Amino acid sequence: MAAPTSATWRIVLASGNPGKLAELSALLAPLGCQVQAQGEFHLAEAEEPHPTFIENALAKARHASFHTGLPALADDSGLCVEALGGLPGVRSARFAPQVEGPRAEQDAANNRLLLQQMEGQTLRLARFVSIMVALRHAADPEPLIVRGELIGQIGHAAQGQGGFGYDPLFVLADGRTLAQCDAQEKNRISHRGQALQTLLPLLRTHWGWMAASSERPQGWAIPTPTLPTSGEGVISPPPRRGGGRDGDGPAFP
Ligand SMILES: O=P(O)(O)OP(=O)(O)OP(=O)(O)OC[C@H]1O[C@@H](n2cnc3c(O)ncnc32)[C@H](O)[C@@H]1O
Ligand SMILES: [Mg+2]
Repeated sequence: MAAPTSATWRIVLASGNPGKLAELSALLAPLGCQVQAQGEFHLAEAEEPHPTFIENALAKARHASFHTGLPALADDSGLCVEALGGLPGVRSARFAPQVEGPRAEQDAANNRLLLQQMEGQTLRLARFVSIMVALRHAADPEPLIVRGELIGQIGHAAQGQGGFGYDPLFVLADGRTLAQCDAQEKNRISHRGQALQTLLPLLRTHWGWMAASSERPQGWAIPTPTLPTSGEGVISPPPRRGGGRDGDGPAFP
């Protein structure tokens, strides 16, 4: 049977956030797979009721995979501010009371509330966190789960036009905000970029997906796991006893 080519791989992005979708599509481009946003399938957004990023990311990926029948990738992310005990955290998208209208207005309201809560704070340390989950199908018992983070400071006023969400308030070590970086630079350093750089090799080793060599950016290396073939450390399957099938539990003599 012919080996699958990258063109035969499809993945649905379990997000309704256009900023995230643009970043994820660019980050996945080296794989050469077909990337589709859940909106193309007219999917309603998944509920995100959980107190942790990982549970929400799983819920989003499972929802998208269940309704499309495709492998799915979800990111649950947020801003964790030290002086606010980790808030807005999993509530980052809905920090301020809900604003009707374009997403940018909700982002602006969230930023205003954050600035208000940070008034008088000298400790302005913050982290962007991304937990990413990839599922082969909705009942996949082995989700690939990775994380990425970016450390910075909360500024005193919004600066920059790029990115989305809290980017205009998130100040990097060089004094610029994330909204003052171009898209490529943000993807290179961001929590989402870091998570995806960890995920790409796992897609290869666990799912058999790999980038076409001509499409790999320079210096982009995929580690190949080496397993011992003889001698110490070789793991042999246990001898089969009885007629149990995989997944049926232990088979007794
Ligand atoms: O759930 P989906 O549909 O993916 O879209 P969302 O925007 O609701 O995404 P999350 O539930 O993961 O919430 C993440 C929020 O955290 C903030 N956030 C996450 N990553 C960010 C980034 O790179 N730059 C700025 N803000 C970010 C922003 O407010 C997001 O709306
Ligand atoms: Mg969300």
